[in-house]
Amino acid sequence: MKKFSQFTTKKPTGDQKKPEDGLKNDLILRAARGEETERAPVWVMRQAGRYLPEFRELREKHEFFECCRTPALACEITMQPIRRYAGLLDAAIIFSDILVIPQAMGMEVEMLPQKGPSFPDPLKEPSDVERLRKKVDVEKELGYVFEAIKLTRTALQGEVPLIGFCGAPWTLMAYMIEGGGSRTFEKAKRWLFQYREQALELLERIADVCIDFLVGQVKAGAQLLQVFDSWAGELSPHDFRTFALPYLRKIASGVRDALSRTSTPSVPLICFARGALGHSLPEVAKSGYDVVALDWQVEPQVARRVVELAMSGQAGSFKKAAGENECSHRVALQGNLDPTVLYAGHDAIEREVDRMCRARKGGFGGKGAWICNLGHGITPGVDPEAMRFFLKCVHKHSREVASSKDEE
Ligand SMILES: Cc1c2[nH]c(c1CCC(=O)O)Cc1[nH]c(c(CCC(=O)O)c1C)Cc1[nH]c(c(CCC(=O)O)c1C)Cc1[nH]c(c(C)c1CCC(=O)O)C2
Repeated sequence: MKKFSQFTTKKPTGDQKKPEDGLKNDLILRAARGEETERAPVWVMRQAGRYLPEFRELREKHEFFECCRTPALACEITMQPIRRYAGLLDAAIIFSDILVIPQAMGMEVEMLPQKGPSFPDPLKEPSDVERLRKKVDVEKELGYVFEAIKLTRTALQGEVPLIGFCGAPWTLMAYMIEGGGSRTFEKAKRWLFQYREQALELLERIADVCIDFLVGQVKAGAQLLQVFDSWAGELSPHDFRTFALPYLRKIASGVRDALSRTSTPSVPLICFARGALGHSLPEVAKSGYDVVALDWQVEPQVARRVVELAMSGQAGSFKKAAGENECSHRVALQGNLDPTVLYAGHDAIEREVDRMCRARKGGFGGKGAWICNLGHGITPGVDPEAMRFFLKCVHKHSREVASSKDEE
């Protein structure tokens, strides 16, 4: 089996450099490729968000999607946690939102204070899909994200890699039909059961936009990519494998193919299928991503074994089925502390981080291939100093575990 094929098959051309070039800290790239690291790299979903006073201050002056669409603002917000936690975060994630794809497809979305995203005119019946743009030109509709990525790469000066992202087709379709968040997802799920063919067609169309958008982000300078399937856990195992997983797979192979066709070096891909890993971790591990992100409802050591078992002896057939340019190294894990631990004070944070680090306590252990994160986004009420303490604990305890020989 060829090692790390997606990083070595194509030579960089033009001004496109290898992702490692000029980077002062490539810990997350090494962990994402399944390598052992001297400590776990760490970043946090929503690390630029409402828990930061500097973010709230900026939001008083600028509407949410104005922040997304103004590259200088998106860059500034992305940099806020990097500056505040200098030396403690191992990656930046571009400030944006998963709902920029429905907007690019022609839908209106607003961010309501206290309520979250809202679509004034959601899709009600399959005929409403006619309203969506047939062919989405991502340069035209989402070029502002690419600009923000370019600006941010300059601002970062190679301190840490920059993560790009998008929402997964099922999660985006759910928002487009529900018109916002939902407790039961009855409108979106009705489509799956009543209009199966049209639902599959819509998912396909969204996946095509995701691929173009992610490829554009890499070309603009994103050094890793994460796909957020935040509502994966709302589906039964069968429906997850019918309506979510095939599109997660399509995105991974579509992005790798498109990058290799244009001789652009590939980047590690992270899949976050929240709530679906209890039933489908082996399938997600085999779906073509370099990293599987765990929510806090999966025990890291169990996940390690399940993923290793799923990949053992399967690599050949998996590679053959999925094409040449696949993830062919040890699949890495990301996660997965319960975000509410950050409310519980220093003793609890340190104890829970230590537990997450230690294999014998069910945690990730010291053998690398682990990117530390929370199991979901950091919540608005967290004290920024609790976040700092969390990051310090991850550095300390994961380093301790990585250097101790008798841990596992
Ligand atoms: C489901 C989802 C959305 N957006 C996103 C997801 C997937 C991740 C997840 O499951 O949480 C992804 C997202 N949203 C945001 C980012 C930026 C990068 C980061 O720091 O992680 C990312 C990666 C900024 C944001 N997106 C949003 C905010 C806060 C909104 C505000 O400033 O008013 C931020 C910083 C708004 C948003 N956007 C969305 C919701 C449900 C909300 C409201 C809830 C909330 O506020 O947390 C849709």
